[in-house]
Amino acid sequence: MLSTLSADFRIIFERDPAARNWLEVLFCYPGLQALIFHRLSHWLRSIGIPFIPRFISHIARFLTGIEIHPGALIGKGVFIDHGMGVVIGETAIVGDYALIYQGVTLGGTGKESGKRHPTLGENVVVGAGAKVLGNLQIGNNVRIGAGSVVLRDVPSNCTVVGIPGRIIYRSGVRVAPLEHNNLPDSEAEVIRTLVDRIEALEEQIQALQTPVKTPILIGQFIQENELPKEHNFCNIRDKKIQEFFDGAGI
Ligand SMILES: CC(=O)SCCNC(=O)CCNC(=O)[C@H](O)C(C)(C)COP(=O)(O)OP(=O)(O)OC[C@H]1O[C@@H](n2cnc3c(N)ncnc32)[C@H](O)[C@@H]1OP(=O)(O)O
Ligand SMILES: N[C@@H](CO)C(=O)O
Repeated sequence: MLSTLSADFRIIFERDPAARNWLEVLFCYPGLQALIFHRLSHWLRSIGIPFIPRFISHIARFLTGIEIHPGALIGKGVFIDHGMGVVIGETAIVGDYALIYQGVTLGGTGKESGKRHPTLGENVVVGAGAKVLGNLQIGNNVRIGAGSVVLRDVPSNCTVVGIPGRIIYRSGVRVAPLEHNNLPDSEAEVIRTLVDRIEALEEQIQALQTPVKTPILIGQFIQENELPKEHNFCNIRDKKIQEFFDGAGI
């Protein structure tokens, strides 16, 4: 337990530019104080002590504004910054080196029993006021935006924002957020594709009809000009012939 508390203490200097010295961190960081109380209440609960763990958690909430149920599993090096209004439910699991800001709820939806609170992987950041609700799996290195409400599992290395929470970065690559006023119309897409196809086929049919027309016109030309049937057109350099075929669009 001592090594865990030591990690909880040391991480504050890494994570908080406002942390100046050990005296300040020890006496002015409610997140650290709440974790000290929680480590004790969680241990007492694990050895089967009734009531006292809940009471310690209640006192800690009174002193720090942070409510952590004694049943919650909190990894080492977790930093709850500012802390006021943080609520962590009984079956929540928080991985090592999570950073949790004020107003965060790791809660239930009110519809589940048993394991009903989220599981956070390692190195997760949960922004101020964010709510993570339900028996969800939040992967390692996930960042949850301030004010978000997360209701679904989030894979590792993602950033989630909004209500409901949507992934905007996956492994550092931007994923366009869904615009509800601009959703794709798949039926219209299919119809547009079919219309394009019909137009292309009509053009091909048109092109195929042209050679069929040519012998008919040649026959017509022979008749109109009273030429002998065996006439060799390839040798004719007559302007009249050119005009006739131009007029026929050939
Ligand atoms: C006293 C104190 O200081 S307490 C500390 C409080 N601080 C926090 O809680 C920090 C929480 N961090 C955040 O919310 C951050 O914005 C993060 C981690 C979600 C995202 O950070 P970045 O990866 O740098 O994302 P970036 O700033 O590029 O934003 C990407 C997009 O998400 C949007 N976005 C960022 N944060 C949020 C949010 N909380 N809610 C909704 N949209 C958001 C941005 O507007 C931007 O949208 P656009 O590209 O369409 O303009
Ligand atoms: N403690 C953090 C967030 O408020 C900072 O000072 O940046």
